[in-house]
Amino acid sequence: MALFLCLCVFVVVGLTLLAWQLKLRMSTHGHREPPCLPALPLIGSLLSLKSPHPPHVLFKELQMKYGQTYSLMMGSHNVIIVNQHVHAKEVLLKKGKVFAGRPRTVTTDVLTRAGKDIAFGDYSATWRFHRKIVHGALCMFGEGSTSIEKIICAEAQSLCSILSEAAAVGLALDLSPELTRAVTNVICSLCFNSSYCRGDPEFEAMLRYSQGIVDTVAKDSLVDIFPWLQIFPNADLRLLKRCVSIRDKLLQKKFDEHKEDYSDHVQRDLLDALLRAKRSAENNNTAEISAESVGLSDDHLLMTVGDIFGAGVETTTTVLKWAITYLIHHPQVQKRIQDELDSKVGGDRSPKLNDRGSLPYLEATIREVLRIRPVSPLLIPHVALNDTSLGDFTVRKGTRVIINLWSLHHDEKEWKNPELFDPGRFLDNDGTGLTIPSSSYLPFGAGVRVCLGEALAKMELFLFLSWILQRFTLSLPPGHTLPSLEGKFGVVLQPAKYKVNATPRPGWERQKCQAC
Ligand code: HEM
Repeated sequence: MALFLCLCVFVVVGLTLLAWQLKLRMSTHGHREPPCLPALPLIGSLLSLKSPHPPHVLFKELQMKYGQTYSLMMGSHNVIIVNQHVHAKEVLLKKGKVFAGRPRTVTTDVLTRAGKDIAFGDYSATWRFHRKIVHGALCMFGEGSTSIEKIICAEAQSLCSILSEAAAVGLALDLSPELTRAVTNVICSLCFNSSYCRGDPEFEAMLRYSQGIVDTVAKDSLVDIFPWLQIFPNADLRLLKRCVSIRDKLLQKKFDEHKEDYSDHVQRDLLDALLRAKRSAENNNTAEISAESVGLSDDHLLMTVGDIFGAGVETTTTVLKWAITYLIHHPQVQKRIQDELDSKVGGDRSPKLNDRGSLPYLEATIREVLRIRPVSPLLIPHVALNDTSLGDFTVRKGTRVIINLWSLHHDEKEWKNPELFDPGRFLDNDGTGLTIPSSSYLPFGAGVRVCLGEALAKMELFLFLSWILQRFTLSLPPGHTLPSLEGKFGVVLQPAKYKVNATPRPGWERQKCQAC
């Protein structure tokens, strides 16, 4: 009897979902639905997504069969995959506001107190106001202001001292932890006006919980596709909650300290800037929207800082690691950057932000790294907030949209030899000016959801790389094989682990150790 009942429930649920899918496929207003991968009731298209390749590569391959824009079912969610720049720009720019939603999942709810941050917050008046004040606060530290430059240069100096120490004793280093520390310290200084020395217990705790969060979020948990699985014990979700609670305690401590000695006249860091923006909006009765009227709470500010750590550390560190990996593979590119540095900056001073204009080959190399190995190959999923269309296809409200940046950056119609690492493609015909040769290039996304840290990330990439390459030549220790360029897909696309020798360049053999 019980078996019969279960069978009935299964058949009814199955038929309902099939009917629903059929409805989804039917056209409205003369538009058609995107081609869809086969889907079964409950599990959706999971069976068609079994592949030895990571999702961005699989989604690129599936274009051959389904076209550049197609859809699939993730459990009960309809997901459109976009593999070409015209549709990507329609989603991000032309209809940016319609596609500005974000999916809510079990994981993101734990991470962001149910979407009270920027990256996973749904598009709303609160979100718009929130993003505006964070953007304003970040701009105060942005280009033109010397403080962010000073913060990054202090960390670059400290990183170079560590490389010098290692070189002095002939030690090859895995640069990953050192780069993570340097980039984390930039974000700590920016957010809390504090930086940490190697081995500081609070800093080590921060690195541990961040890694815990990255590892669990990367697992692409089944509870996010089937939220009802939460009723079962789930080790990953438990670990995530533990790491988030450690993060939140630390954020709360910093937040309380800032509120205690906050002054309207001194702005030490981003947290002060956010507090000031929120207070002035609260006090400004004439403003059309104020912090109170849009419900911007302390939680929102705390989650913003959480976002800046979450979105700002792993991404920038990973791009630096990819840059170094490609320079090791292409010593002639490394040499050309060093020649440019020698002739434009020299050896008597360190590179500064305003050298960027005179170092086009270094800038072109950074652009090429961001193209060939986009750290966030699927961006963050977008959600259609209303019924709409994409090209000739109908899109229903609630549909998730994944922009496959990997396909855009490796589109053979847009890029000559897309797998070839060639910084020269970003230089003009004289080789002296910068250009973007294709519209199929969106390393930071675009439109209302464009990366909030783009300017900061570009400053960090430029300063860290120019400081290192001015002082050192990076190479593999003798007998080591070249690291793989394939990358491991997770929260970001990670290069392989390997060790490098940082050999001081002539004139830089005796650097003073300034690492703390
Ligand atoms: C090289 C380093 C970085 C790369 C390649 C990168 C790339 C991206 C991409 C592709 C997106 C998704 C856009 C979309 O969904 O349409 C994004 C979003 C975001 N990034 Fe970055 N990012 C980097 C560094 C940073 C830094 C340093 C910060 C912090 C200051 C940051 C903060 C954010 C935030 C808050 C969002 C969410 C924006 C929103 O949903 O409105 N990112 N980033």
